[in-house]
Amino acid sequence: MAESEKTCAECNEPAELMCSACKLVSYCSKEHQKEHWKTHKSLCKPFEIQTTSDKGKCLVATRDLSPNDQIICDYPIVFGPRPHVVEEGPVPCPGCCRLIIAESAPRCEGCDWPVCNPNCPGLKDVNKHAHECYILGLRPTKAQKNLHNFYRQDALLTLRILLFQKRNQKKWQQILEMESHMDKRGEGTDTYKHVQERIVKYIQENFVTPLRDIGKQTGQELLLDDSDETIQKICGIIDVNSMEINQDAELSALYPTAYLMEHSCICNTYHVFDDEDQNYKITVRAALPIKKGDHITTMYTHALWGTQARREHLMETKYFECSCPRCSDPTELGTYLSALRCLGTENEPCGGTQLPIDPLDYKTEWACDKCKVKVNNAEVAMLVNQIGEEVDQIQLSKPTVKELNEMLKKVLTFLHPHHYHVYSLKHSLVQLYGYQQGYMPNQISDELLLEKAEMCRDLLETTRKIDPGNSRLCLYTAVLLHELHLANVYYIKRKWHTEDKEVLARLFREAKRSLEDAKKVLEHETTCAAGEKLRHLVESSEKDANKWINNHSEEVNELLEQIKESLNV
Ligand SMILES: C[S@@+](CC[C@H](N)C(=O)[O-])C[C@H]1O[C@@H](n2cnc3c(N)ncnc32)[C@H](O)[C@@H]1O
Repeated sequence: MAESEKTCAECNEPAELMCSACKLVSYCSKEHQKEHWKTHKSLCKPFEIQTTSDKGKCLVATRDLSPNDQIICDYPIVFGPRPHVVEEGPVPCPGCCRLIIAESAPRCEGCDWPVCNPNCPGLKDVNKHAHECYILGLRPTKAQKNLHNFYRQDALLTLRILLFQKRNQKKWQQILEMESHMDKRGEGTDTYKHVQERIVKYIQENFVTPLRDIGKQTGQELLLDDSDETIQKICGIIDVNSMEINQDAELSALYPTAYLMEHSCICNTYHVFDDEDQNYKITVRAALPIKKGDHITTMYTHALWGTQARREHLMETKYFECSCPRCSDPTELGTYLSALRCLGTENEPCGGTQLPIDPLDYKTEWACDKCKVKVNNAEVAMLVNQIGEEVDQIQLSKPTVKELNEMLKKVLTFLHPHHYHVYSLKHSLVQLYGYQQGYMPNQISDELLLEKAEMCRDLLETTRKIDPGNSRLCLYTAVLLHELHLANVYYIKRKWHTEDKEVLARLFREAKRSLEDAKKVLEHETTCAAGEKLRHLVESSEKDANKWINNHSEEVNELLEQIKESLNV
């Protein structure tokens, strides 16, 4: 339809505004758009729910979508402290989920649970602690010792959901409709036993029993169904469907539509959560172009793990076998993130690369692309896990450049230079060159500066292949872009009068583009503290670079002008 032909969906007058979500309906004014929303709301969605035999319910695009188009905007049905077991260290406040030290924290005036502050607004909020406070306060004893065991914050979300039975039938039904996978985590499984010990017994003994007694006395039942099976099912639903929100608090939330997004290790959406003031609204947008009929996907696991680790994690936590394009490809989309070096025969490396013959088969053999050597999957898994433990250990120990380089040398005997454990070490290394004593900008050698830049380029290439829409690895990517910028800038400043002009100009352009790209990538990461910190660093580097350019503006322009032709710009 031509621009001039568009008419307002509310009054049929000529219209210039358009619904930004579906881009299908026009309006003459904001007021009429608002009026029409009551009708348009249910039609505006760019997807429909379909059911497939292998994935269950999923979302399928009903029209073509471009990157950044909005797909879902959802408020949580329920949210609460992340239900993971905390045996020591900080725990979440039941009012706001911010982490506190239970032993020294003040207590809630209603239930005596450790809180951030007795005046925390969440304690009086019916969507947060207010409703459960009465039930948590039913225990006659209060604890001064063993607080982690007495006040189990990992049971709070389950309790919050149980209490919807009488409070909010619609929410209760919405939650019960979600997949719990009780067929795979039922009686007899380790998960069932763990949940029974940790959550079910705890809730039954401390809160359900006193509630039943009160119900008998008053004739008012708060819980219509308080069976072990129902509590187990709720725990399953939380594990399978909840989304993690990591702001200054650690929460889990169930969303009415977003939970329907299926998993893909190369997903086509990204999402952001609003903060506490906006009740943790989620907005899901297209990260890549999505065609009508494409499934709308997100990522349930860690994008930087190799196929075997991702698939095991998905099986353990979400109970399905992923067979996405990345999992199905032995090279993982040409990244070689799981590849090993072939050790050849009699420890004489042949220079080849070992890849799984069928990455979707847990018993696959690994074959070399150069010699005849084959290795079985169990051996590979053992080696990779052992290296993974050593890499994790060194990462946690605030390593020096020397220690990281030694580890890198060691693991490169067994792993392909693009293996994900190598990625992890190199990603840390590029953040130490230029920062650690002995490697400060005025100390680091020319060779190491060039090496740092090369490592950044190499890691960026891998990251782009597995996260082309910057859905999951924005922070990793932004760090690499920023470090590439810095490496180039240090080199340019140092070599301004001696290096070949064309080399300088190329580095200059790359440095500029890296910073612009870093800013763009960080637009996807709006609510986490690490993203905010990185944004400040990028802005500060931009100011420094501009200051230097202003002081050398004539020479810089002359340099860029001089080699314009050879750069084809
Ligand atoms: C958060 S729920 C998604 C909604 C779910 N499909 C339903 O019917 O309610 C996650 C579950 O969906 C299924 N699922 C999601 N992505 C899948 C995939 N790529 N392959 C197979 N099953 C998948 C698994 O059963 C998984 O435990």
